[in-house]
Amino acid sequence: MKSSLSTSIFKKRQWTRRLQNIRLISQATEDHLHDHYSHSKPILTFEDAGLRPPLAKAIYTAFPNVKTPTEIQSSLISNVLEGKDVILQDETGSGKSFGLILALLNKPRMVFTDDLSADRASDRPAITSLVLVPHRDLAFQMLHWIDSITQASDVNPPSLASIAQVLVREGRRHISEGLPLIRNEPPHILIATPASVVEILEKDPNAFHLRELSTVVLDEVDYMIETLPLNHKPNKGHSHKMNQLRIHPGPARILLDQIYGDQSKLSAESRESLVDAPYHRPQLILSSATIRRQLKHYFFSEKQLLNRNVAKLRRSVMRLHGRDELVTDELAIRSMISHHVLVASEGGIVNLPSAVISEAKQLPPAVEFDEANSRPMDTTSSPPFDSNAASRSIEFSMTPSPLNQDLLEAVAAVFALDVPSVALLVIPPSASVHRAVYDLREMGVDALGMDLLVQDRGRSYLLQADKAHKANPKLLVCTSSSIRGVDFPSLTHVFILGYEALIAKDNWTLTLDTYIHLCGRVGRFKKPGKVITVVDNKAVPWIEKVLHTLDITPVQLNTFGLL
Ligand SMILES: Nc1ncnc2c1ncn2[C@@H]1O[C@H](COP(=O)(O)OP(=O)(O)OP(=O)(O)O)[C@@H](O)[C@H]1O
Repeated sequence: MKSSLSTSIFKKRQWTRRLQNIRLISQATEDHLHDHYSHSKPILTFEDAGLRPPLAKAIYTAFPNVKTPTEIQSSLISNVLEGKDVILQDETGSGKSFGLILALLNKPRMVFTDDLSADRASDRPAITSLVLVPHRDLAFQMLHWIDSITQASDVNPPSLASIAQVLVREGRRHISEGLPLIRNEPPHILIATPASVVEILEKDPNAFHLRELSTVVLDEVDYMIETLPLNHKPNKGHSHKMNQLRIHPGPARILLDQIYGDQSKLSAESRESLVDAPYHRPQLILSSATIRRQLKHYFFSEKQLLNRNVAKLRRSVMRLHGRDELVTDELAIRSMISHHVLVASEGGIVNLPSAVISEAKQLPPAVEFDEANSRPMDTTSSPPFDSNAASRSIEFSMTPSPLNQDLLEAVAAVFALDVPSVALLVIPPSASVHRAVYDLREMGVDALGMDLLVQDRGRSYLLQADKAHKANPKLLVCTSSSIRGVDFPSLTHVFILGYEALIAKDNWTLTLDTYIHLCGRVGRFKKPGKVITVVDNKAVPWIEKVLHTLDITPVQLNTFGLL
């Protein structure tokens, strides 16, 4: 790679040395790649989109269902490999995160040296891409995808740790436990929650160098960067929330400020003086199904982190506000998902009065655990051992449950009659997953707290099993804060427990987005699914307003004579 350096690259090195006392070696590969896929050939395969053939081959082997990239994945991959900033917005389950990971795997590895005259022995691989995600389960899901692709690579696959590592808060374990590995063997891709990166860098600013990053991805960006609606009529509540955001900007904002500096503070002159500098600011990629105007305002105007050269990739987008264009009306949330609301009380369970009668959607057949997928993952940390389970059970057996038992019983009844393989139950963020699992097990439901590091609590469902057999149905319990972006291909049902599971930070738009994302765990990649919200009588007007605002018609659930 070194021998192919062009004169311009050499100049860049000189600049680099002067400005940063480090030498960027792998830029040559990026320039070569740019030539490779700036051709006008129609993009039909991952190779056409710019992926190296060995990587594409490993993808086909690891994911037999993945044969060609979707149109948006093709342009995503080309734009990422061209080094462009990207805003990616497409509906839930359309393959955004998956496409992103493929593009990042293909990026050339950043290699630096602190001594320009030294030979290659002093080359130091650096973290090329930092992928920020809102919670640990999404981080481990991405790691799992990368692990599967790595294992499917030809002879002598590289170690997973050299390709990707995860930095997250790990229950009772401290996040710094993973640091020595990151320091000694920096991964090509670091997947992390913003809070864990901020915490680590506060403790040790040299843990890794943000300035050496080539790419920064914020997946589920709107969840990590809270914004308030624009043109909001000023009132006390709104001003209070604005102040709160100023005082507590949140770890993602803090981290972006650290990585990019506050570009809006640069004067035009100081910008001019930077024009010739070879230091590239890291390419910035934002992705979500729900990117609202106020978030774009934050990146374009308030922080000036993006400008008009950004590649805006949009496809199926819900109308989130008046001026937003609906790019297509074939949204999975309306065409592939049926929405049900059950009102549960001591007197029984009834459908929402406004629900219409409709043909049940044909659900895919049940699947069993994917044995091939049960190989332990080589992660930087092992799953937390839950030694408190027994004592918790004793405690729960002696205390009344704070959870509404009528709602839980409705979930248990529908689960028993309608779920073929695996379903998800989303409980309010303030509720205890352990307690919900305990209560449901007392009702005879095979409920488990979702944890993507544990085989039967989520990991088995990360890849689609090939065989279609009826398995012992499982109900995975989680809160809305740990479900964004999670992908279980065999999932058919999402249960939402009470309207409290939807309310997000007392922010109506966030609440609507929460419903969109919870629903989006099914109806993925053209597979049908059901979303069943179970509420008490008081919450009926409220859930009707949510569905009405999203232009969703609730459908009666009456296939099994329960109601
Ligand atoms: N080109 C493809 N062909 C077939 N399946 C694909 C393709 N790309 C992705 N998938 C599958 O689609 C599923 C959804 O992918 P992914 O989680 O990336 O969607 P997403 O758009 O990021 O969803 P969300 O908005 O909920 O985060 C995954 O199971 C993935 O394996």
